Amino acid sequence: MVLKEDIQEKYGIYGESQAVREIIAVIKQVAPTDITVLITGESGVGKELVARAIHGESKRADGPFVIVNSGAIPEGILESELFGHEKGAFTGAIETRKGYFEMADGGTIFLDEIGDMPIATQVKILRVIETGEFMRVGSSQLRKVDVRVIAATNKNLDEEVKRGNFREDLYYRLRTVNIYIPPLRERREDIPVLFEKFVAQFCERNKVAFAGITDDAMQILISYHWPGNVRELKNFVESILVLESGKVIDANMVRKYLRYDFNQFDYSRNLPIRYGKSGEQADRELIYRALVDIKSDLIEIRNLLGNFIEFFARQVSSPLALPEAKIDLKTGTVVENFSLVDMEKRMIKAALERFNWNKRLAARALKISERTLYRKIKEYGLEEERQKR
Ligand SMILES: Nc1ncnc2c1ncn2[C@@H]1O[C@H](COP(=O)(O)OP(=O)(O)OP(=O)(O)O)[C@@H](O)[C@H]1O
Repeated sequence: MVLKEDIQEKYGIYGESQAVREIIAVIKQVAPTDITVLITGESGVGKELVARAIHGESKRADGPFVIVNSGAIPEGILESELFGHEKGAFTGAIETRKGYFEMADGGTIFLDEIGDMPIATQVKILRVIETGEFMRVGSSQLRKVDVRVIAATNKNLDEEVKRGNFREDLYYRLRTVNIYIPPLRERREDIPVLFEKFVAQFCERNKVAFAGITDDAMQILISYHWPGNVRELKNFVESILVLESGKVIDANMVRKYLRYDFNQFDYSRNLPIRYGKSGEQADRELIYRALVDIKSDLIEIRNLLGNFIEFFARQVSSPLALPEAKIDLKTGTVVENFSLVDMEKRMIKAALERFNWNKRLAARALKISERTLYRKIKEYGLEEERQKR
């Protein structure tokens, strides 16, 4: 029998919080069965890691573990990617191709971002979960696979069902077992543990020694809101160890590398955990930190404005200039739509046009993930706009 600690080490799922302990216990319980599991939680909390552990501890461990990033696959080819297609099924289908479900036969399929799946595809997913049956695109022959489904989402599927974006029957089928992974800011006791583990991993991999971290610096890490969760903490550790190599990590360095976002920082929920400090000292630090946050926020706003100004300057003579966006200089009111959302749409469009709709390059230029770019394209209907032109 595998002990909880062994599962944590084997799959690198670190943390000592009650939440992590409970998750490990559920992994142990559900892994040997073929039950469909829904893993929920914000981006970067470790959903894929948990899915891997469930597969690894199941009787399917020697079979394939196929990851499908539903949100990153354009809607038009999603079904052929999932279920495969027959030669000639559509323009460009020059040969018969197996889909992810067939590739996962005898193993597990991990449907990440299931909340982004179009309704029409959801029906087919439900059928394959219930009966193992599906059809390749362009074929009327029913095929069968033996696949365990693990799905994940960072959306609130309850809400999506209410809005009519997600099928209720699929939702109920998926959430037979629901593993919710709380954000890192709701299990702050995991932060020092994760920090140590990531430092140890990094030092071992790169054959370097770690010079240490001050208590103040650790206190900031514990109080920070970590919008990118464990992924952000891991990236933070790697960046700081590379760029401040050999130095003791202090509070100033930490502030420099953290991505503060004032809007998401709810102080009432982010009071510092007392880490061997008096109440008065902790309060003073909180006020001090709030001031530092305001300052870094101002710097961010200044940078953002700088980016917008630079962007407009470059666009004035291009077809993407903002002909309708006007500000009444006397009153300062915006006459036409000048919202941040509108700006974002324009910037994304500009980047796509600039790179001839190569999404990888556009995402890199925008410094966002390809998946986020796909989501934004969908959200703003840019693909449809492009086709209309
Ligand atoms: N408890 C943990 N212990 C160690 N590493 C972790 C833990 N949780 C997450 N990580 C690491 O953080 C990173 C993000 O994890 P993962 O990809 O599993 O998150 P996710 O919830 O699936 O994110 P997304 O929704 O963006 O796909 C990975 O490098 C993973 O190894």
